[in-house]
Amino acid sequence: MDPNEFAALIGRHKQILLAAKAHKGQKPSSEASRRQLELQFHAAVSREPAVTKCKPADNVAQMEHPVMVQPVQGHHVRQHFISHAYPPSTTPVSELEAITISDLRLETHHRGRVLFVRTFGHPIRLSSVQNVIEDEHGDVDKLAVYNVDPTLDPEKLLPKGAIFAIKEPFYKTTADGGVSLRVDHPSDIIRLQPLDSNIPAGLSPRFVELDKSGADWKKEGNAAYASKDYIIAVDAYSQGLSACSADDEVLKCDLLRNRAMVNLCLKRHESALSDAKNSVIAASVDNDGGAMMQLNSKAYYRAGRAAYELGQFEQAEDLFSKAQALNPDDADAAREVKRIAARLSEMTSGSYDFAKMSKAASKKHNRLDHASFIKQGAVREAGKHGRGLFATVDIKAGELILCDKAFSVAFESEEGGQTFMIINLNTERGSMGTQATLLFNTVQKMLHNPGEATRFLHLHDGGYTPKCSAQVVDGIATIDTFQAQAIIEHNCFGCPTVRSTSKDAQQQAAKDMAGLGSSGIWVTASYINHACDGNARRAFIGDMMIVRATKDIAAEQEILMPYHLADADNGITQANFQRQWGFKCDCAICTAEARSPATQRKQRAKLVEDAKQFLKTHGPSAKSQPSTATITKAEKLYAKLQDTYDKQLFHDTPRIALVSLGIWLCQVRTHKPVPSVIIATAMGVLRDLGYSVVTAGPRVQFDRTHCHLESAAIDAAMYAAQSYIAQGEPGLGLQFEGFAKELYRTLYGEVRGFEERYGNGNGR
Ligand SMILES: C[S@@+](CC[C@H](N)C(=O)[O-])C[C@H]1O[C@@H](n2cnc3c(N)ncnc32)[C@H](O)[C@@H]1O
Repeated sequence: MDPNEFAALIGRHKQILLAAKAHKGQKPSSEASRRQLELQFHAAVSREPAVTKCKPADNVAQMEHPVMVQPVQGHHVRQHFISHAYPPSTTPVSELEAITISDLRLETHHRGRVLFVRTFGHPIRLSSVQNVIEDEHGDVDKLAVYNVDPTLDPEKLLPKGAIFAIKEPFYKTTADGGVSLRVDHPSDIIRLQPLDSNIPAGLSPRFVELDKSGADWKKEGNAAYASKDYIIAVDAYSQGLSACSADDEVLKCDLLRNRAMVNLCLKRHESALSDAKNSVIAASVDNDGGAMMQLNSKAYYRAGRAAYELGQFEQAEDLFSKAQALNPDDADAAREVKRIAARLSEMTSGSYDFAKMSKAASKKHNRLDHASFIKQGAVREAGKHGRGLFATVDIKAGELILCDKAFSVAFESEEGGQTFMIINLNTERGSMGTQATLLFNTVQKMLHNPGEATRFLHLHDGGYTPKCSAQVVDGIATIDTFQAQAIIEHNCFGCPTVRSTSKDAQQQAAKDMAGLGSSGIWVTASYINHACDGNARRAFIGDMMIVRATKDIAAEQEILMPYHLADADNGITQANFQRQWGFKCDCAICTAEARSPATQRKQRAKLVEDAKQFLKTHGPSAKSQPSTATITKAEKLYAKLQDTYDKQLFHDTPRIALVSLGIWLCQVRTHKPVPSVIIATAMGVLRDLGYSVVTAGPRVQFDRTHCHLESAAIDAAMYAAQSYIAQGEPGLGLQFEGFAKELYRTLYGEVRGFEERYGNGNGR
């Protein structure tokens, strides 16, 4: 988005907030009756049915100002507006003092208070899930819950007739002049069971079956599970557990085992693990040997599944082995034991079949079943970089440093993965793409997996305060969604929907820059700091990030990778880093750029612009072959740009601005090929990328110490390879080809696609 447009948008939202603030502490000027509110709500529903696909309509803004829809580059983009941060409630419902709707004051966080309400409409999903609510006195209002699972049916979240406790409620004026309760932290809203003693008399359901037994609840839970009403099933099993007496040991184990299954379905893996482990029937309780062994095998199996999903493969192996020992005929457990062996091997030795992984990944299947490998790195203090990832052993160029499974990911091809424009008033930053969905997915994962949340919450958040520790209160982890957003802003990676390839690299880079692609969080890789000339590069297959060394890395050296590729104009590069991550890069390239005399830098910036214009007209999309005059023009431009680089300062440092023109010259020179000329041009490109290539007799030596790896290096090596072969020096040609292949594997994770792009050698 144009920076001016963005600034105007921020300005408009600030105005809206300022206007709303004027009402702070006041009561709403008019109170809608239940009937009026219902009519208003249904009118909004009919204007904006609960669709997940965006539509270009301004009327969406009626209910909630944070959402507007506008087309950007052919995509329909929803705006997700993040207002001023406030922390989630960390007090249990039972310790908060009740408040009613008529006591609420506008623009106020009612700290220390709790509002009990019942929903009376059918919920809708805009960028929040909304419903109409009433309190114990029959007063009514609107409720909007943000940052919830985008794929969750609103009927499951805010169903009609359910009772909720809204902790420390925030009452807001909306952009259309209305009012609404706004819940930004999903842990601030707790659904209460009909028998909950906190429910005020006026809201208590009229008919509550008081004498339901644990067995009745189990039956109810099983029925809900069968109809995939997982949240209801979890609640029923929990009620059943409360209804059990001390000697209902076997029934308690049944309820826990069943709840473990439902928690697995809900991806509440930590709860599933503890439920399943607690559901193992002790030998002292029941000695009906055969049946008990079957049930316990099931319990261990479910615990194993949960441990597997949490990436705790050693524990999962132990649990599956126990399941198998109790029930040797259990084919599922036997299969899992085998599958675990593959995960353990990946985890400990980094042995992945990347070609197989890449063949398996597709738009529909991009969450892959693999373990993370992180053996060769450790997180340590890294001076002014903050914390960083360091090599603990020597790593050779091209070697795998890590292969990391995504903590959370939002693929643009998935349901709910639509494009959002996030406007964050706290940081005055904006982003476009799947980041809002990534936030919802990440928050969802953490609410019920507090141990996992801790891993995420340790990531760099740009100094956000106060920090939240995901403590479990009222059965849910308290997650500060503003902090989660701050962490995502500093750690999220754009990624392709299926895998990195040379073919989609440019398209992906453009999407990354426009922020329109898929995105994710990879926790270990998040500790890697940036350097334009770093010693590592990342690639993706599905939701696995593969990081390989681009240079030899000595033990104890910091692992660094470019967050974005350096722009030919260093001023643009630095401005991007400052804006997005708040630092100034001081790698060798940026240091040499900064030390260049101002006149040289100015001249280079101007020539870079000329080169960009030239390539726009004559680049790969040009319709005709360039004329001799055009080639001469490019040669002159290249020479002028070369002159802007001080020979001493850039002695062995990459000269980024020359690379695109150099590759263009290689390409056009293949039209009337003179191998020696192409070789010299390709060598020039490799030199401009910081590679030192020495050919001595039949051997070539490639020194990568100062290199900056980008796809142009592979192209240049292949131009050289083909030209050496053409001039009758196949030995040299093969060495350049081998080098190109290695660079390809480092840049794109594996070699699949190399031959597709460069041929298989037979045609050369
Ligand atoms: C993804 S985090 C990297 C890990 C981070 N250093 C930490 O302590 O967790 C990105 C943040 O690291 C810091 N950073 C990364 N590269 C840097 C560099 N070259 N110079 C200074 N700070 C850097 C910036 O604060 C940036 O916002």
